[in-house]
Amino acid sequence: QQALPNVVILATGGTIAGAGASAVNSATYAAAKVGVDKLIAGLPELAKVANVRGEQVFQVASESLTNDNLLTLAKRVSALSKQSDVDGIVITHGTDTLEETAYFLTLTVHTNKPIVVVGSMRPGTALSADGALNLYDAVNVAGSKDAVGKGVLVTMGDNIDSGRDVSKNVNIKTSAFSSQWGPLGMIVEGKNYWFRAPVKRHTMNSEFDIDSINALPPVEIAMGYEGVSSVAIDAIAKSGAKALIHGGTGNGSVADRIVPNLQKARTDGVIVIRSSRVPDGFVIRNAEQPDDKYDWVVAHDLRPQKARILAMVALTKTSNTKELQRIFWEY
Ligand SMILES: NC(=O)CC[C@H](N)C(=O)O
Repeated sequence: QQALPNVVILATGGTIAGAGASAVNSATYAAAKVGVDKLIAGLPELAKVANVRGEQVFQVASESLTNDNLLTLAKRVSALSKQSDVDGIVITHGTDTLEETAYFLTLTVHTNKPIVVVGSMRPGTALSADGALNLYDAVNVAGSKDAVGKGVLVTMGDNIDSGRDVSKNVNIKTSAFSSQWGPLGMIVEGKNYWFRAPVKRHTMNSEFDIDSINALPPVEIAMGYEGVSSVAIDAIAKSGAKALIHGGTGNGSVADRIVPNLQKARTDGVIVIRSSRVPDGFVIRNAEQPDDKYDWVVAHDLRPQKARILAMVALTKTSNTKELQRIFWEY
């Protein structure tokens, strides 16, 4: 229909495409089973709000996605966003790593058009399945003029969150996703209600562009914990990783006995990025550890898995630690 926006759904798998043996299976089921055409056919309400077509990009559970998958998906999103017959793009995705893909697209796809990443916590076969409404919301937001220029968005549980900020904070429950800085808005009965806009650089204002990124460098994560040893850090430093994210305790603190190992990794050429295992809050430069002296970078408010995404993207352009720190403040 001419008056309706054109929205493309790129399907990648996850629980939103899952199926269980019975309606009471809310946790025991197979993810990534239902094809995108069946998902669209099962939700006739979509046709009333957008001209929708689907593409099956992958059919996997999101914990198994690879860097190559990220590149393939982002390049497809970028190509579609340049088509005049596409107004918005929805990506259906498993929820386990949805926050990472959403952030990767935020950093690398140059478009003003709405990109919405969506999943579900229960398969469509379950009682009180949440996928249908989440997908309906995603298509509505992707086709909305008022979502233009707001970057990559996530529609889960009636909220519209920023793809940069949002994380899976609860498992099992449908209230799984939230952002420490709050959602950007809500969507109710197909209408968007906005309350804030992202201030970090994204999409059109990003210095990174997926059209010129063809490989991502290896970046690994080591956790901090009481009793931590240097086993993981030493293995990562020797692995050929270009950067090591330290998911430290508290304010990104580092056990004194492993500081020399991280210093050695840095002298050997590995970028050391100090993040925190604490979900909210942020890491302050030169607090806890003398980052200037050690030539380390701090991850700002990014959790280890989000810091890894930004590090991979940033390292495609620079391995200068001053530049990397600027990038971590700005994105
Ligand atoms: N709720 C989900 O989507 C989780 C299913 C699966 N582990 C995935 O991330 O794809």
